[in-house]
Amino acid sequence: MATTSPAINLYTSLLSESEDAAHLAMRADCYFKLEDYASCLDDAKRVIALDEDNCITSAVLGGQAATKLEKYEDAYHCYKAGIKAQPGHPDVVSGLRTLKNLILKDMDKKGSECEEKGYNALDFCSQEVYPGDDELFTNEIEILSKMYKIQAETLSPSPKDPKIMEQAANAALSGHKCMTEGKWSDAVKLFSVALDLDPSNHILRRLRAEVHFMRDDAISCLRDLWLIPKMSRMADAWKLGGKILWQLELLVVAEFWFRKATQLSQGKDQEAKVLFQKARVTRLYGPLTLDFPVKVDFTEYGRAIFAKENIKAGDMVFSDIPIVFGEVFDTSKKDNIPFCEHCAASLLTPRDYFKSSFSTFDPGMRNLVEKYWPDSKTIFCKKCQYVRYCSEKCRDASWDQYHHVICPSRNKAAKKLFEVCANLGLEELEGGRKNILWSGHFSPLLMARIWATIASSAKKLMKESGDNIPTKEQWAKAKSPFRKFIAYGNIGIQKELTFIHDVMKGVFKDCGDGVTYDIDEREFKGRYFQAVCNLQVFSSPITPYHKFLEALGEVEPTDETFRLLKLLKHKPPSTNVCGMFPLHACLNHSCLNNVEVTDGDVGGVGGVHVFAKRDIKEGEEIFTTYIDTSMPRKLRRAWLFKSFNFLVPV
Ligand SMILES: C[S@@+](CC[C@H](N)C(=O)[O-])C[C@H]1O[C@@H](n2cnc3c(N)ncnc32)[C@H](O)[C@@H]1O
Repeated sequence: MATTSPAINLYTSLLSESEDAAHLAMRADCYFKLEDYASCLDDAKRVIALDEDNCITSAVLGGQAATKLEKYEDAYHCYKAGIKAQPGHPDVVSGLRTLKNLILKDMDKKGSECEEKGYNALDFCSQEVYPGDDELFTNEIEILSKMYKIQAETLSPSPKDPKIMEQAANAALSGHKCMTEGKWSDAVKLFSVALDLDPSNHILRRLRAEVHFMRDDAISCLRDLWLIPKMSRMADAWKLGGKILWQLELLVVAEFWFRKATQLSQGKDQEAKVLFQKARVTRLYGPLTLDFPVKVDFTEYGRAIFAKENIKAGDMVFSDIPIVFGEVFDTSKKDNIPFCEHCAASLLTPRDYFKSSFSTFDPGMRNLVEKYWPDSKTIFCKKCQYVRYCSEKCRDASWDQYHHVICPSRNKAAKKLFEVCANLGLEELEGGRKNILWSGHFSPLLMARIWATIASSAKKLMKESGDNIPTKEQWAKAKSPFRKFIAYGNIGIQKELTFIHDVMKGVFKDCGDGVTYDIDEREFKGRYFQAVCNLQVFSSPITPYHKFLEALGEVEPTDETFRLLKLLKHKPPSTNVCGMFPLHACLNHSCLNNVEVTDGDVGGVGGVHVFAKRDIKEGEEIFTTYIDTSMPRKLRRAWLFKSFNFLVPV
């Protein structure tokens, strides 16, 4: 084995002079023989990116190395590149077969455990009170009182006189008879007579509420339910009241009633639990979908998006911007295009676009570029001089909202985190070998940014209220923007994640101002699975290239502009970013998806546009696809299980 080390050293030194696909391929081969599969895969991916027509050997090696590492998605992509380079190559075919069997075996093992348990979206959605709900609750109670005259009243006690009691009982009996015969109007009259005589009779009041409901008189029904003292209100009364409050769009009070129904039924009333979540998504997502032909609802698969009206093929269904984003880790891309860490704008430079040909430009062309290429002078964080932005505005906003918590100039432990991220999760060892410190497809900085945002807003709330440490309520309020994202995962945290977990623990021990954020295992896993389940790749569609092209269009044409225009024909390389989008994250998966997601400019910042692929009818669920739908069905199913932890019907 040791004989291959000098070879690795030789290729490493050659590669330090120039990135050459043949040298990379040979080094990948050496790594494979040394059983250093991480380094082998890294080199193989770079060969594929550099020379996709002649990458067959590396594609096979990369596929085999990734399979050994159980990085099935990487293995699939390597083999797919192999198929493109040389269709039907026997090693690729056999590699794919092995991969398929492994994934299916994995799913059979883990899936059988999971299927027994079943997927129940309700298990992932709590009924916790949201911070700030007290105030909303009081407002809604006021609306009920002012608009609908619904309020608690002190009712006179039951009459002592047996004659009056008898009259009330007779009226109630007749009322009940009418009720069973469906004579609603007579039933109301008779129950009203009985209640006038015996106002504190809760059973009668419950019956009259039912009849009001049957007569579509929701307000009178709710008024009666309201008058039943809380201690005497049964689970079904709470549920019925909740339904009416939901119709009246008094959603915080509706949630309260559904919560009570759930508690009193000891969690057995599934309908009450689902209704609670429906009320919650209506209030959380209603404001986000006001301008779009869709709404968010709650189904057996959790949140889901439905068409509010008919949508035509090609129409935009909705757009969205990320609440947090980070870099996609793709080690095959040598030159990642820099982006603003705060708004994700592309910071593409003329050198990134024109590559080496830029140095051959004559002075006339160079002048044009210098004059009209937007001033994308990267602005760095004043303190760490490391994190980059497109403007001072973005830099200051980032500092205020999260960066001050993780800036390596203040937070020494964060240095390691930035270092690992700069190397896309790999640690360079002697002789160019690589050690995997993080195997996620996204930068762990994305998770750090979530925690930093939470810590920063908890600190703000703490300072506003003059406390020394944030209260439980303040932490809850600070975390609430991230509650919109499901965190579903039943696969154990792999070994590679423990390293980053330890780094994060160190980073958030000191959030500044004496505040500590304990990144315990639950918190770490929760955010990790939130990212895994919800991330969407996107890139800002308006780049410096587009602005340059536009500016050039305004200039008086000269020889130089024409020559330059010829060089501007190819699309600019995109940034490598993924984000968590509150509305987009509610899209469920179907292999027969009816929408397509594209990069989009949303109000001047990078986001996503979701377009209808075909006509969609009012009431239909909107589905995207999470996977490559060209894969065979059984494999798609296994893939979804492996990557997203859910099983779709066979
Ligand atoms: C981006 S979220 C989609 C919205 C999600 N239903 C929610 O409540 O937040 C992805 C998660 O939704 C669930 N999901 C999506 N499509 C599904 C499907 N076809 N069958 C079962 N679960 C699905 C899985 O739990 C997956 O991890």
